[in-house]
Amino acid sequence: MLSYQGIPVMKMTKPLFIKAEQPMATAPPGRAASNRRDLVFVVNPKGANGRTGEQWKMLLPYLRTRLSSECNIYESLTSGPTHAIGITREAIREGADAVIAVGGDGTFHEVVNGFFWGGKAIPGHHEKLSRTALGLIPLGTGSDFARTMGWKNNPQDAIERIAKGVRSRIDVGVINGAEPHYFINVADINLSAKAGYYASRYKRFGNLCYVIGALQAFFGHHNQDLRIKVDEGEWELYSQVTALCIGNAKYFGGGMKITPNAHPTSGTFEVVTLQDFKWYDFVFKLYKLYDGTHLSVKNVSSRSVHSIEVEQIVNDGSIYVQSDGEHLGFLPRKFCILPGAIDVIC
Ligand SMILES: Nc1ncnc2c1ncn2[C@@H]1O[C@H](COP(=O)(O)OP(=O)(O)OP(=O)(O)O)[C@@H](O)[C@H]1O
Repeated sequence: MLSYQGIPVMKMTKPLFIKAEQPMATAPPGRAASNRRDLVFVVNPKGANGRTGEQWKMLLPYLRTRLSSECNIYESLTSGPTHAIGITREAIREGADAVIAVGGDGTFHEVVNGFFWGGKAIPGHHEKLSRTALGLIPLGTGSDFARTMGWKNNPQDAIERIAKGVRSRIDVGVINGAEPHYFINVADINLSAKAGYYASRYKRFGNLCYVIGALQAFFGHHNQDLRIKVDEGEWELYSQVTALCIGNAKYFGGGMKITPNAHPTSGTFEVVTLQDFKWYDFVFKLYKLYDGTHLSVKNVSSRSVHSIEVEQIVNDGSIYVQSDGEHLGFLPRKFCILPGAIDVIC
């Protein structure tokens, strides 16, 4: 049995991929005889309150028309949380040319985690010359990664990118723990992570869930003194931290440009820290967080790092950590960049 964040993950049994077309695709990925590309689409039918599943059904005929002359198309619908990780791992081992997440940032995050196993990138199929690429058809609520990449929230554009198949190497963040955990957008600590934890309970309200989550997190919130170690240097004290955000990409929370200088091809994280913020600071400065102009605000700092360790001064295990909007537990944690870890279809 595999596990993910301590949660058991079902080992896939075949058939894993269902052919979404087509007269020419007769073998599963890894055993296709021609130089046609094997594309595995990992679809969260429940994403965006079920809209992802509906939109996928409508998109499939267009996708077949556009891609099936050059590609074998396989689809795999997720049955629940973490399923996308197992599907991705199996697809890479079977030699898929690309695994394409169809859904929101949560599904994308799981597919990214599926590129790794036991702290290492999963080796692809020995017959394949190039490694499996990561793709995205953004059909979820948030689409934060797509924003960083400058992609429109338009599935036809995504299919064009997949058809062209241009690849770029991107960085991935890794968080230590009993089992390493990977992120592609932003990992964050304290108030924002707590807000994300609550927001996940209100997904049925769409983007409004972030507002409800933030309000709930504010009740009983305390800024915290934290200790941080950057790039294996000396420990430093950061007093009264409201939120500490580690960006591989620019956006979190459905469009908040929290780490505006981050880019997943930079080889570094941007760490943005908000200190000693009161509730009214958010009322007056929230728009700056959305448009990415908050770095000039008092008590906001930014630095570029390769790794960062974060601890509480008095460790009572109460400081929330999340990555790509998924609750990940509590401090302490260490975050490191893995430069160029994945090829993305861009
Ligand atoms: N079949 C399923 N049923 C219920 N939940 C699922 C299923 N498949 C995947 N999930 C979970 O749904 C979560 C959210 O999915 P996804 O990101 O695609 O949609 P979303 O509603 O747009 O959310 P986001 O805010 O992350 O964009 C994922 O993190 C995943 O764990």
